Amino acid sequence: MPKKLHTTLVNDTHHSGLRFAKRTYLPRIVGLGTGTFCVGSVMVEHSTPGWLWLLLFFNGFIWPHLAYWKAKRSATPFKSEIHNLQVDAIFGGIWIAVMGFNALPSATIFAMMGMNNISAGGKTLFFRCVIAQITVALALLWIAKLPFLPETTQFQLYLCLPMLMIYPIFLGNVTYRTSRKLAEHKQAIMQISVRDGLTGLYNRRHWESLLQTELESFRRYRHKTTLVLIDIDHFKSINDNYGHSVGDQAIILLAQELQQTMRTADIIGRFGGDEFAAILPHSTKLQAKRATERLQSRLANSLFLLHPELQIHISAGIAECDDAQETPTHWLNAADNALYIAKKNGRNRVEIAG
Ligand SMILES: Nc1nc2c(ncn2[C@@H]2O[C@H](COP(=O)(O)OP(=O)(O)OP(=O)(O)O)[C@@H](O)[C@H]2O)c(=O)[nH]1
Repeated sequence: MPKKLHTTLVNDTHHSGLRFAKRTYLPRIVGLGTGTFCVGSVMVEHSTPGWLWLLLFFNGFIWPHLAYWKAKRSATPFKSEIHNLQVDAIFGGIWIAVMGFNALPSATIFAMMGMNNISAGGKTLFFRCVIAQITVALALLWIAKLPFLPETTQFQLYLCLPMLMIYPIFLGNVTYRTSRKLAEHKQAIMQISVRDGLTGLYNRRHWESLLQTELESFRRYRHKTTLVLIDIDHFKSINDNYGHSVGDQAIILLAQELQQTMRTADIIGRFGGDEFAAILPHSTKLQAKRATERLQSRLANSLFLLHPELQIHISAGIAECDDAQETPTHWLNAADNALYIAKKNGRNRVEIAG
C-alpha cells in the first residue's frame, strides 16, 4: 500500500476512534453519575467502609473524565474506549456484589451497561462485558463472603429513578445523532458514486445505466427519445495555450450551459475528458438538433471573464432511438458515428445519424 494512503487510513481510523470516545463521554458522565445514587442508596443502609465510598466517588465522578482523557491520548482511541467500556462493566460487577445483588439497582446497572455496550460494540462486546461483570460479581460475593440481599426498599427504588429515566434519553440521543451522521455519509457516498467530480453531472457509469433504462422505456412506450453526444473542438489547444485550469473551467462552463439549455427531464452526463452526453426523452432528432444549436449560440459569447477572446466550440452527433438499436452500445455507436462525421466535416457542427 502506498505510504500516503496508509497514513491517511491510519489518520481516519484515529479520528473515528476519537469521535467514538467523544460520543461516549457525556453518556458515561450521566450514566455513572446517576448510577452512584443507585449504588449509594444501598451502601448507605449498610456499614460500608470509607474506602468503598471513595471508590464509588472515583467511579462515578472521576473515572468518566479519566477514561476520556486516556482514550484521547491513546494512539488507538477506539481500542482504548472499548477497554474503558470493559472497565465500566467490571466496576458494575463490583457494585452489584457490594449491593448483595439488590434486585432493582443491580438490574438497572446491568441493563444500562448492557444497552450501552450493545449499541457501542454489538453482541460481541455485550457478551464479553456481561461475562466480565457476572464473573467479577460472583467472585467477589464468594471471596469476600458478601451477603446476598436481593430485596429493594422504597428509598432505593427512588434513588434508582434518575438513572432509569435520564440515562436512556442520553443514550437515545447519541444513537440518533450517530444514525443521522451515517445517513449523511451514505448520501455523500451515493453522490460520489453517480456524479462526476468536476462538473457535478452524472458520471459515465451511472449515465450509461440510465441509457439502458431509457432504451427499455422506449421499447415499452414507443415515445421518441434522442441521444446527443457532444465534444469540445480542439480542446487540447485550450489546455496547451491557456493551461489546464482554464481547460477545466471550460469543461465546467460547458456543463453549466448544457444544464441551462436542456430540459430538467433531460439526462446529462460527462462521458470523460471533453466529451458530454445527453438523453432527451420525448424528443425527436430535430428537436434535439434545435436544442444543441441553441447551446452553440449560447457558446458564441465568450464565457471566460479573464479571456474574452476564448470561445468554446462544440461538435455533436445525434441519434434517435429506433428498433435497429438493440442495445445501448448500438445507440451510442450511432451517435458516435454522427459525431465523427461532424468532426470530419469541419467541426462546430451538429450531425444526425443516418
Ligand atoms: N483540462 C482538462 N483537460 C482534460 C481533461 N480530461 C481530458 N483532458 C484533455 O482533453 C484533451 C482531449 O482532446 P481530444 O478530444 O482528443 O482532442 P481535441 O483537442 O478536443 O480535438 P478534437 O476533439 O478532434 O476537436 C486531451 O488533451 C486531454 O488531456 C480534464 O478533466 N481537464
